[in-house]
Order: sequence, then C-alpha cells, then structure tokens
Amino acid sequence: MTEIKIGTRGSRLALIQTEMVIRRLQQELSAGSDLSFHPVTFTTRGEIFGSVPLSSIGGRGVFSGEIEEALVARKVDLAVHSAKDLPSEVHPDTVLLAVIPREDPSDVLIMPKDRDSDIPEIIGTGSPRREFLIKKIYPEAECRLLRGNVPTRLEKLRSGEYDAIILAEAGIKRLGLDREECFDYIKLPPDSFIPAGGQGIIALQVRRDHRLFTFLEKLVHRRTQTALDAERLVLRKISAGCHEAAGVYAFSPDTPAENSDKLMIKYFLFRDGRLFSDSISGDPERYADLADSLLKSYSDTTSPEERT
Ligand SMILES: NCc1[nH]cc(CCC(=O)O)c1CC(=O)O
Repeated sequence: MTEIKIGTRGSRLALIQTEMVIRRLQQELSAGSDLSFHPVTFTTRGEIFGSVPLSSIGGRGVFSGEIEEALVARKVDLAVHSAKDLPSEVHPDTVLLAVIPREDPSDVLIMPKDRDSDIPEIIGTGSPRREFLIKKIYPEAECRLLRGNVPTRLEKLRSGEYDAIILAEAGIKRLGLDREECFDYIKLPPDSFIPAGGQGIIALQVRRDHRLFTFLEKLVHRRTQTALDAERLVLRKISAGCHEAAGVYAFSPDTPAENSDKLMIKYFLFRDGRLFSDSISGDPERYADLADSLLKSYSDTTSPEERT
C-alpha cells in the first residue's frame, strides 16, 4: 500500500470535506490501485486565535498557512481546504483543483423560531462583507463579532447572545445542520448578497510535481473549476484584505431565458467609503478577459497608487 497523506484542519466540517474528496478519489482509481488516503490534521492560527477578529491575526492564510507549508515541504501529499478560507495567491509550486461540484454558495440568516420580532437587532458575524450586506436589509441592526466553528456559532445563537447569525449554506448543509426545528433559515440570494470568493467550493491543493497531479487534474468539475479560477482572479485584482467588505460570485445562469453557455461574474468592494460593484457575462473560456473588463469600472475610478 502507498499511503497518500492529506493535510486538513481538524474541524468536523473540514474532516467531512476531506472525506468527500477521498471518496471521490477512491471511486476514480482503477481497481488494484495500491493507494490509500489518510487525513493528517493541522491546527491553524485561525483556530489558535479563535476569539479575535480574523483581521487582527497577522500573516497570510490564517486557516491554511500551516497546511500549505507542510505540502510544499513534502510532509503531506495533498491538502484540502474550504476555498473561501484561502489567500488570493497560493504557493507557486501548487495548484487548486475543484474535484467536487460546488455546494450552494449562498449565505443564510439563521434566527430562533421563538423570537418576539422579525427584525433582528443584534446579528452575529465577524465578516465585513456580511456586515455590509446585511445592513442594507436591516439598517438598524448592530453586528457583533462571532467566531468559532459552525456548531459553536449555532450554540451561541441558541444561548441568546444574538438575535440572528449569518452562516454559509454550504457548511450547515455538509454538517447536516440545516434542518434544526428551532431555527428559521432565510436564504440570502447570492446574486445580490454576493458570497465570499470560493464560498461553497472545496479546493484540493496539489504540488505540480506530484505523481498524482495528472490523474487529479482529469477529475476536476469543469464549471466549479471555472468559477473558482474566475473568482480568485478577481480577488487577486482587487487585492481586498480581510478587513474590507468584498464579495465575488461567478456562475453560469441556467434559467432557460438566459444563455447557459455564458459565465456571469458579479463583484462588490467597499473601500475607503466608496462602493465598487459591477457584473459582466461572456464566454467562460475567456474568464481572464471577463475579469479584466469587469474590473475596468473599478480601475477607472481608482488611482494607480490606490490599486497596489
Ligand atoms: N470561514 C469559515 C468557513 N469556511 C468555509 C465555510 C463554509 C463552507 C464553504 O463555504 O465551503 C465556513 C463557515 C461559514 O462561513 O459559515
């Protein structure tokens, strides 16, 4: 048996996602293959500093740095991440492959069923993007820092610390927590409540020189990979830090009225008190050109110094 080590975080969601990838790889291996896959868990800085705003933790890749280092140092063969937790650039010796179809990328507002009012006053989120977008819906609401893994966040909602919290639909679905009787789940439509780049996508990170690279490359889910690449390209170009409100969503509109061969990209960025936002659609094979035209309105109104 050849053991293939897969670096991952140790949270329940991270382990479920890693198991999804392992199952997929096992299905695709030819009979008689001698590969066996084993998760190797890492504790990242994002978890060690679990109660402060993410923007106050220094360095890149708060949830992925340690795992990527092990990958580049050949201590693990592969790594599995939530794409949205990755910095906009990964180590140049590695690439990200989307081998599992994207889960619903929406955010969800979750409220206890027994509350007095339909309008939440205190909303738990530590994400500047979610805060910016939810205040358009509930201008009077106050957003309070909420950190921790998904079950912890739901526990804090249950304990009455918040009137509502915002989570990714993908996480609560994969954990099977989307049907709890005591909560209302209000889906925030992703074409207006624009998700974080990569939300709902599981990224398999592999070194270009790994012997499984060509095998893995063949397994990508085309639409998901296109969305991942397009969203990450936009993220690199706007170079939003985690203290800025920014979202990007690339998708193929598949309602009959629209042309499903097209890739639609939407983004918004709230920077220095100004809102940049645009959407464009075109040929998915040319997403780099699309992203460039998309960001034209942004660069036209931004001086070169501001863009660096
Ligand atoms: N930052 C935490 C994180 N990273 C990925 C997910 C959900 C799964 C996904 O988006 O694929 C979550 C939880 C959340 O934001 O509610």
